Amino acid sequence: MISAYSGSTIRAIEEPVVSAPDYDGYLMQRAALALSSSLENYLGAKNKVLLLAGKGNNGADALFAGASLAQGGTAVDALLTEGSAVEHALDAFLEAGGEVLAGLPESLDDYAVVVDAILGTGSRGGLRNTSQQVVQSLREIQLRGELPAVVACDLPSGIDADSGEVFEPVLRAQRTVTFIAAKTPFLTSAETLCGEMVVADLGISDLLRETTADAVRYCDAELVGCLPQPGAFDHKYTRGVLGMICGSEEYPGAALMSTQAAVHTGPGMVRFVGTDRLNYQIQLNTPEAVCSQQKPEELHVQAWAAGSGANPEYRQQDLLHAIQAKEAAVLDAAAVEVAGRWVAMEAILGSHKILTPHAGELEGFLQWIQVLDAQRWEEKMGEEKAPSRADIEAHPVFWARRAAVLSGATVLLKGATTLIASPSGKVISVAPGTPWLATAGSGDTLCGILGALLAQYEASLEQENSTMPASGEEKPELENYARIAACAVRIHHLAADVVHQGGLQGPVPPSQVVRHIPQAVATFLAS
Ligand SMILES: NC(=O)C1=CN([C@@H]2O[C@H](COP(=O)(O)OP(=O)(O)OC[C@H]3O[C@@H](n4cnc5c(N)ncnc54)[C@H](OP(=O)(O)O)[C@@H]3O)[C@@H](O)[C@H]2O)[C@@H](O)CC1
Ligand SMILES: [K+]
Repeated sequence: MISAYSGSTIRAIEEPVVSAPDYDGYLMQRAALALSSSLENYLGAKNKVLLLAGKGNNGADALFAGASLAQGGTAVDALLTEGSAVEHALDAFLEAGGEVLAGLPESLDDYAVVVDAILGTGSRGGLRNTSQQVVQSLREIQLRGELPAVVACDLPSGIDADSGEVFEPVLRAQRTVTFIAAKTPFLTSAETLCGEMVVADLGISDLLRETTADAVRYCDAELVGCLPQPGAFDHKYTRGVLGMICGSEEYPGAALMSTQAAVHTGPGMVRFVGTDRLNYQIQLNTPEAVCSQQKPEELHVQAWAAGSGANPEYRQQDLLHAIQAKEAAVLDAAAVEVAGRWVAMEAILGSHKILTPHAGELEGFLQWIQVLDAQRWEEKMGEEKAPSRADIEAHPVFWARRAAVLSGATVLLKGATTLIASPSGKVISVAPGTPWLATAGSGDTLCGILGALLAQYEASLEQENSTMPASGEEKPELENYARIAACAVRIHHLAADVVHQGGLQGPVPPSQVVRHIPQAVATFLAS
């Protein structure tokens, strides 16, 4: 498991250490050592390093690392992007034979690696002045593919260490050497700018023992335990029955994709509730699904998957059923909006209801609550205004967590990095899948996979312990629903990886991805 903490949390942990009367600067020396050892991996025929050093301690780390490399015979140049540097670090650098440049060199061909040490945990907002100009020029060179490898010191400069907000220009790093612990941006979509993460704990990460992480990431082996697997005496009703309220005559594709994804994820049965025409198409496409035109309340299911491609005008009542019923539910697309209005008027959803918005849909969801239930909003959010889509994208961990706490639901916020917040406040991050997955239909596929896992989980709870509280009452393990959502995202990504099995990247149309879900589930279960 990776645990990530905000830059402010790390600073608060460091503070008593560095302000102790007998502190001798050992943390920075350890940081510099970790950075210089990492840089050595890039040296070979080219034995020259360019440091971009800011005026704070982030720059000082790099100057000390540069001093150590220079002592070992590497040519090290430093550009002081703000025109100054921490004095004793600069002295050590110059004494070791490092050179300070007056401006960006004409050619970067001789450098093996560029070190981005302009800003670390002390940054506020985007780069300013000359630092911004330097990074802008280098970013243009990087976009042309002509920049040497970039190693970021602590985190790439221009990314907010608390939220992961990205203030362009930011140099894309091949590697980030980070100190004490992973910072929050490593578990948000900003991670795509950080490259490989190397954590140097500087010997004080124990101080974080009592501190709750801002977000965590599990490996598959840590997640797989929450998924039930069929036993010899199981039958279709004990394996989980999923009810689906997805698609519409305008968007039949959403129904076809989500239903096939659900069937391929292995529940006991998928009941699809649609119109005559939609049901006919489902039967042709996925004969395993059991179609019906009954009202959702007449059907016995363990979980619902609702909203993908559904028309909220015609299916309002059906969607409301999935939202209000005691059964667990994935609430996607149209169901997120209906859920927003319902939460604003009525009550708390419960962690067994999993909302799956992207940032724009979460904006709408939160606006309904702020407008219709101003009192609850004020109680939980104080002065905070309802966020725009851009605010949510800039502070995704914060807003996913707030939405879960406000609504009582589990919230799966889609993005390059998916974040899943439990109403307990815990946030799980799932590493990005292939960027080729960002196409229409991907959300429908995920909705089907997650619905099927939920139905299986609910059925297993019924089997395991018939004395357990009925669905809808307080669940024994609030956070299990967030873990199950994380499993669904992983299975989705693994299915796309099967399409890419030859090793080459290329399109992964959802109708191909759904076919590979059985193999992805098997791979996941074997982890
Ligand atoms: N504490 C420790 O002992 C340890 C710390 N360690 C290292 O120190 C780093 C934190 O160092 P730090 O606190 O000096 O902050 P840092 O990130 O270098 O930047 C602050 C400077 O930048 C400036 N500045 C701010 N925003 C800006 C902007 N947008 N654009 C331009 N400039 C901006 C700001 O100036 P000001 O705004 O105040 O004028 C200030 O001068 C941490 O990430 C890790 O690498 C490790 O060695 C382990 C031990
Ligand atoms: K940096």
